[in-house]
Amino acid sequence: MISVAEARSRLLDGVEPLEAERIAIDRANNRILADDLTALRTQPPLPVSAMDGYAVRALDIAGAPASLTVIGQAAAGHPFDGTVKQGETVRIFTGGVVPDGADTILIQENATVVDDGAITANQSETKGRFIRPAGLDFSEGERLLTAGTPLDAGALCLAAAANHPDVSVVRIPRVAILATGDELLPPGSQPGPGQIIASNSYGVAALVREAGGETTDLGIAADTREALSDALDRAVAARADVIVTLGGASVGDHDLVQETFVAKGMTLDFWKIAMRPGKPLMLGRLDGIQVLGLPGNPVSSLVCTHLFLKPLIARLAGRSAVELRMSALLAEPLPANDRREDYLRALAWRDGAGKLHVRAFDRQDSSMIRIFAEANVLIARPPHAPAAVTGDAVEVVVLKPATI
Ligand SMILES: Nc1nc2c(c(=O)[nH]1)N[C@H]1C(S)=C(S)[C@@H](COP(=O)(O)OP(=O)(O)OC[C@H]3O[C@@H](n4cnc5c(N)ncnc54)[C@H](O)[C@@H]3O)O[C@H]1N2
Ligand code: MOO
Repeated sequence: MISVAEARSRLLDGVEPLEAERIAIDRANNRILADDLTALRTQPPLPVSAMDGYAVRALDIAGAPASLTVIGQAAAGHPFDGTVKQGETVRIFTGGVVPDGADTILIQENATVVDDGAITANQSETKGRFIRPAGLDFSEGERLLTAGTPLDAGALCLAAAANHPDVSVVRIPRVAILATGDELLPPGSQPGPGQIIASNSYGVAALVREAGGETTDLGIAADTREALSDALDRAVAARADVIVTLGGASVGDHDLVQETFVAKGMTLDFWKIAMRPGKPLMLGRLDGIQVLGLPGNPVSSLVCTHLFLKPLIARLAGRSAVELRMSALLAEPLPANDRREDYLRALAWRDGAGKLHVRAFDRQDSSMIRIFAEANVLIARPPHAPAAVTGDAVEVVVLKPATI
């Protein structure tokens, strides 16, 4: 059995983001930029007013009160086509281009309209006040966003302002998920004796999507070579980047996944790791597709998804690591660990001083979905960790960041 660290590096080392594709920016929310994005224009393109008021020459109103003649107006999108000379002003609105000759904006609160063609400036103003110079935000040719940036609200707004109708983003990894086992039926079925409901696919798919992937549900394959072989063909036909199998990974007579896939050309990288839960984890490759065989026990499959599948999807999607680890103080002692790295379902909480405490659930059976659903962290126990007492610091993998 190899260590968790070795298994993770065999899975992740050398994995690069998938190729780029161009998509319209209105579909690009949460996607990852594949190439640096450069400004195609300057913003603002010319000096503009930041306020509603009057475009003036600062010198003209230095001895306010001062009378000025209004010679025209400049609204956003409608520049004034002329020059402001001594004693003149142009009515201007926020976003309007500052006319030639003017160097300052007098806000309308500080002016009195005398009649249609004249105002009184009631106070002086520093030269340049309320003018946004050309290029205040960015200039044509500047690099605005670097490859790898997630396209959030600010980034999308910036890309649009820089005049990009579409953007180059990393393709979303496609993950095909196959449940295996004669005992399994989809939710909503009437199970017969010994039958149970296939649940793992739903949790695994949710985590894949959280990590930036999209999923194809290949359904449930019976424990036969034919069914497994057919499912593998369908995964390949769906052009999956990653195939995830659930169950059939152990040593029982009905655990046929590995054997069937190898017979169809899969190269086995590893099978079995020193981890609890998750011992029978398998990694293989078939025509450039990563094949990850997760154990059937629901908690094992979800823990393996957190530790292996999510980081793989994040790499392929060009996203930075999604795993959050921190230190917490034990609220109850833990026994010494054996040679398998242990991931204990646990609840963590903060005390009044902000310190994080954690308590492992008493029952750690890897079939217990209900306890996994309640847990907000996993306590990571290294192989051969000695017994730990209350107050000892342990490392936790955060499952529900919003609860910590
Ligand atoms: N003799 C040994 N037996 C087992 C070993 C071992 O080393 N020697 N390892 C145990 C460990 S650890 C695990 S984990 C399990 C994993 O075995 P498989 O991956 O082959 O899983 P299955 O046998 O197919 O299923 C295990 C369990 O989980 C249920 N299951 C399977 N798929 C689903 C699903 N999609 N949704 C819900 N539940 C599922 C299945 O009914 C079984 O109860 O092997 C141990 N045995
Ligand atoms: O490794 Mo199994 O996943 O312990 O239950």
